[in-house]
Amino acid sequence: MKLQLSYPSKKVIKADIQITGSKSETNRSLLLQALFPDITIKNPSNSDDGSVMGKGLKKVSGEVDIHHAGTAMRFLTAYFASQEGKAIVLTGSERMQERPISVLVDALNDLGAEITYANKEGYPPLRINGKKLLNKKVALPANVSSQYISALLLIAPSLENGLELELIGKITSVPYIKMTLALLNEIGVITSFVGNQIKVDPKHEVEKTTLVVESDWSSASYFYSIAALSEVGTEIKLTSYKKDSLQGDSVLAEVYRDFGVETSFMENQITISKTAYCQHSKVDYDLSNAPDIAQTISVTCFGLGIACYLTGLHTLPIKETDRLAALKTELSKFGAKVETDAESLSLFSSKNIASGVTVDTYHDHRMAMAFAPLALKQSMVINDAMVVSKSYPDFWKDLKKLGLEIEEI
Ligand SMILES: O=C(O)C1=C[C@@H](OP(=O)(O)O)[C@@H](O)[C@H](O)C1
Ligand SMILES: C=C(OP(=O)(O)O)C(=O)O
Repeated sequence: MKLQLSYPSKKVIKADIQITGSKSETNRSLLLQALFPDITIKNPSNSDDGSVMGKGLKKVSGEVDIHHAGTAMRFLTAYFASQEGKAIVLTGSERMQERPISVLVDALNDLGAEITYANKEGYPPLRINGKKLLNKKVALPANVSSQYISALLLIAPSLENGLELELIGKITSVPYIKMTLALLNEIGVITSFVGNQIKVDPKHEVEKTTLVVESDWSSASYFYSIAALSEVGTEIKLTSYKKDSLQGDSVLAEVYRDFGVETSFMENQITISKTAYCQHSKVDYDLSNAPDIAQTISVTCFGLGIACYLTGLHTLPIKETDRLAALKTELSKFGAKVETDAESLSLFSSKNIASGVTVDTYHDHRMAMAFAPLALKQSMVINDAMVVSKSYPDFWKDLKKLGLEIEEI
């Protein structure tokens, strides 16, 4: 589906938006619930990724297809590997079959698992024969994706001897690892994370616990971008958020202050307000702890006409698409000058935003959502717009509430 976006009214925005739970927290909680049925989950994500995870966990044999969901692919690999008697072929979309998984497969096989590649060495689909994993210690590279580490940690309490991980190299996306440990702690599992060593104690029963999922901060990023590109006076209220978030993307509140956007926390709601026009001509951020907001921030900077230098982007080439390449191509269509290398993006300042652009989305929800706020400055078309359902199915409906005109063409 192609959508034409425009913003004819140019008014100050006032809106109230309810976003569902973080997909990262949801997919972790679902796996923990499968291991420990006394867990109840509140405010789960309504995303496609959450739904494939929930469905996948119920299978005991045959094929499980997780489509584009990275967390589901990695978390279910660990789950099925540790489930004695379950025989599964775990597969995903064409793109998922290009996203590497050998770091996780090697670690699990070292722990005693029986996983083989059904097709191409190092990539899904995987043949998994569930077994009791008795080994306790494993070392694995930590600079490719934190999801491999979270996958191992999530099954750790259910292993007879617990788990001791040694992380090799620079640890990437650290807040996601801490989120996993915090959820384990919430259900009473004892963990420690010191230097490059993580330990998780075994736990064979969990008392009745309700995990309340905070709403998704990565989804909130698009409203931060809209606020930044709007007039002073804009106020967007988002529910349900909290100050002491487990999500690393909550750093948005700090980052967007640079663009004149303030955040206030009241009970379970945040208000994001455009209080001043951006005074910077260039910003730089290391996003190795928050890779999913790189697209949002680069488009915001382009819309504001300011330069940015983003580093820590080494994981972007193996996400839903090669996000560094996709950003460069799509921003350039609007007239931006962008340079990228293996781990950074430089955007040069430019005041003109080309009209009549059609944004390609490359099966990447964040390409569609990150570019949409630019409609406040210039009308555009978004190709394959329903790609947003991977993390935020209600995105276009919510955007209409802000006064954007969205038409199917
Ligand atoms: O653990 C998670 O829930 C996630 C970890 C991050 O991946 P990497 O660790 O591969 O950067 C992030 O990009 C992804 O959207 C969700
Ligand atoms: C990278 C993402 O997801 P995943 O790796 O779980 O597919 C994302 O949602 O931006």
